[in-house]
Amino acid sequence: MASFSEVTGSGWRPKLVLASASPRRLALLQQAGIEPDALLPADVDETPRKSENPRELAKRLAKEKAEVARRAARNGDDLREAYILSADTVVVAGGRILPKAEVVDEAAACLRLLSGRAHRVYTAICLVTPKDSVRLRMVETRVRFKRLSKDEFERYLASGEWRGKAGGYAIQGLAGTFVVKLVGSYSNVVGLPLYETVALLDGEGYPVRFSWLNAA
Ligand SMILES: Cc1cn([C@H]2C[C@H](O)[C@@H](COP(=O)(O)OP(=O)(O)OP(=O)(O)O)O2)c(=O)[nH]c1=O
Repeated sequence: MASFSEVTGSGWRPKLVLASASPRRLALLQQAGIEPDALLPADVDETPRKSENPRELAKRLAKEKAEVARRAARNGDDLREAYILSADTVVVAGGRILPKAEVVDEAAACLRLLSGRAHRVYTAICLVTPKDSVRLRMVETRVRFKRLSKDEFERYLASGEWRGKAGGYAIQGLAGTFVVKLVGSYSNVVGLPLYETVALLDGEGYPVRFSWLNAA
């Protein structure tokens, strides 16, 4: 690991891998002024285990994604000492873990459970440090949707915005108009809680603020 003066003096900084295929996660990280050096998406089986609760599921999957990316990164020379960041988002409504909607029937079932009530969104973030310490954080946001009219329901399904999204909606799109109340982190719902991600990176020695300076 480089010293503080090496980081400031030469412009050198440790590398960062985002273990994700989600364009939203990349955009959120960039919004925080942080540009990952590599994207290493990790394809893991996201099926919940029997009697696994949503928090445990999100944490396990974030950790598995980071571990897959860590193995790939440590194999080459370039990313051997990189930080690895991953996340997993789980939506829970009516005591049920909602699927990541891939087909319209799944999205319709999700919307029925979300309409007119509150639900919870959990995102776990996992950071593997250059010394291979594994750090996990869990963030919870509560969201209340309006009661959806038949028209809203059908138009939303026709929009296709639900595809590949946990809980069958994307708050950053049309479904933003369904939100009556949100308690907690908005970016957490989109897939990467900004405050907690920056705090975690910062706390583990990743030079978050130097990314801003370098970008200027
Ligand atoms: C609830 C919600 C989820 N989502 C997205 C965030 C995540 O991309 C996705 C949840 O699925 P995840 O399995 O957490 O992530 P992913 O498979 O899309 O990407 P990765 O490669 O990082 O594993 O749903 C939104 O974009 N908006 C929302 O409002």
